[in-house]
Amino acid sequence: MSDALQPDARDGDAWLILNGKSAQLPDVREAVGRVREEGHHLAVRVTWEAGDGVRLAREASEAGIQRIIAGGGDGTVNEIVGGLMRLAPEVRPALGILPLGSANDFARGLELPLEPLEALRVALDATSHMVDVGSLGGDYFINLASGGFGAQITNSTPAPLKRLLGGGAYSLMGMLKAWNYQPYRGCLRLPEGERNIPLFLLALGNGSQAGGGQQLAPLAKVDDGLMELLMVRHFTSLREMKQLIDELENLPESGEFVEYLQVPWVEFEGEAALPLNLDGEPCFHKRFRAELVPGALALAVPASSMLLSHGSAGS
Ligand SMILES: Nc1ncnc2c1ncn2[C@@H]1O[C@H](COP(=O)(O)OP(=O)(O)OP(=O)(O)O)[C@@H](O)[C@H]1O
Ligand SMILES: [Mg+2]
Repeated sequence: MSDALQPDARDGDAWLILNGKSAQLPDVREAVGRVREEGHHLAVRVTWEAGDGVRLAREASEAGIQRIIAGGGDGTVNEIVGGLMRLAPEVRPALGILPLGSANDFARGLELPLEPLEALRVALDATSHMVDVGSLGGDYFINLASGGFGAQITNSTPAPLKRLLGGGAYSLMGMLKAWNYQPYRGCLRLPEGERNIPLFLLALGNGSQAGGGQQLAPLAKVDDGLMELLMVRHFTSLREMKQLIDELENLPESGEFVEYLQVPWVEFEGEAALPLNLDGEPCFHKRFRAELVPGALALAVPASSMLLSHGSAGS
């Protein structure tokens, strides 16, 4: 380590990497002040634009910081996880989360407190657990990757469109017709075999929920080395769509439209680029392999979290 990168006495033990959008929130300022009064040496770094989270995660590691806290929404967490995954495991700081986004799907899935002071205390004090991180086409996700219909819908999608999508089968069917929606054709390879089905959507869950509280992978655990794979086959009539919606309630292992499996990896080869969404960040891939990096990251999370394998036992 060069002298210039030795931890600065003022820098303390942990860095809060805060999305600049939230830098002046009075609750956040107050929470940082309180935990410092309580004895934590917490330094704050603020992002200005995309890419800063990656750079700051690396700088934290170079400065010998053991724990960093991602202050922002799912996108900030995703970017910082990507930065951490690009570091060697032995110099990878642990991660805590201060949820400050509009959806905070990962934090909600983990049952983290959403109030800034409580969240910051957990992020600083909770014992870290080794959790899996998903990789897909050279990028990373810690919560959920989705593909196909809806994957380009993010938190910046106008609210009326999101309301329409949440408006039930009739409005969705009408909208799909109006848009001349076409299924996503391609081949999915899994450890147990291939599927050549026209896809409506695909979800890969390390965490359980996305899109502002939609439970796409309700059985997910972040530390079991497996991804939840939800495949939803293309449908062509209102009757079929109703069947599909019924199946989504129960998530059968092999329904007519829905298959819900747990897999360590999956590969996709499409006829055209598949719209994807990694922890809320949109991208496209015509072919990809998605897999988990088991136990890749130390995550500060209460031992009681339902996303931990032993969480339900209340350990
Ligand atoms: N100072 C900043 N102002 C605006 N955008 C920023 C700033 N710093 C980083 N960003 C961008 O914001 C992205 C992450 O946004 P994030 O997801 O945390 O917020 P959000 O979308 O409001 O939250 P959520 O997704 O939970 O609704 C980063 O990947 C980066 O591109
Ligand atoms: Mg976001």
